[in-house]
Amino acid sequence: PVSKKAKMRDGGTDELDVCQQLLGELETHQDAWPFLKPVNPKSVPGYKKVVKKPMDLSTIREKIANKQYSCLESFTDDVNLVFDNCERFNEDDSEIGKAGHIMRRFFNKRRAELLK
Ligand SMILES: Cc1nnc(-c2cnn(C)c2N)n1CCCn1ccnc1
Repeated sequence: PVSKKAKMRDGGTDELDVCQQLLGELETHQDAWPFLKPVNPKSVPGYKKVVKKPMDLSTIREKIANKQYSCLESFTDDVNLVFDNCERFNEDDSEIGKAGHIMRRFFNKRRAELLK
């Protein structure tokens, strides 16, 4: 019988294809600049204490390359972690805070569109 993977790849859009597509769109978004690279805790007082699980788009890119996401859900958890960390550390009306809200709304919209 055709393996699940093989059937999945022929028929529906493979979940990991959706992750790659979404990550590409996040990385190239004009408001992605705060999230492209890990926050350097040495240069940002308080960050290490406040943000327990740092995450950024380059780390997510690496995790995809290392096949560390089993499904769209685990990928989504890390993307949400980026924006949850941002909300914890930044005022909503700050430049970085505003970028986080814009990027989260964009992600949720595109994810829904790609899953239709
Ligand atoms: C993401 C993220 N959340 N907070 C920060 C940050 C870094 N420094 N300060 C004072 C913050 N509130 N970041 C990283 C933003 C990275 N960045 C800043 C300018 N260009 C990139």
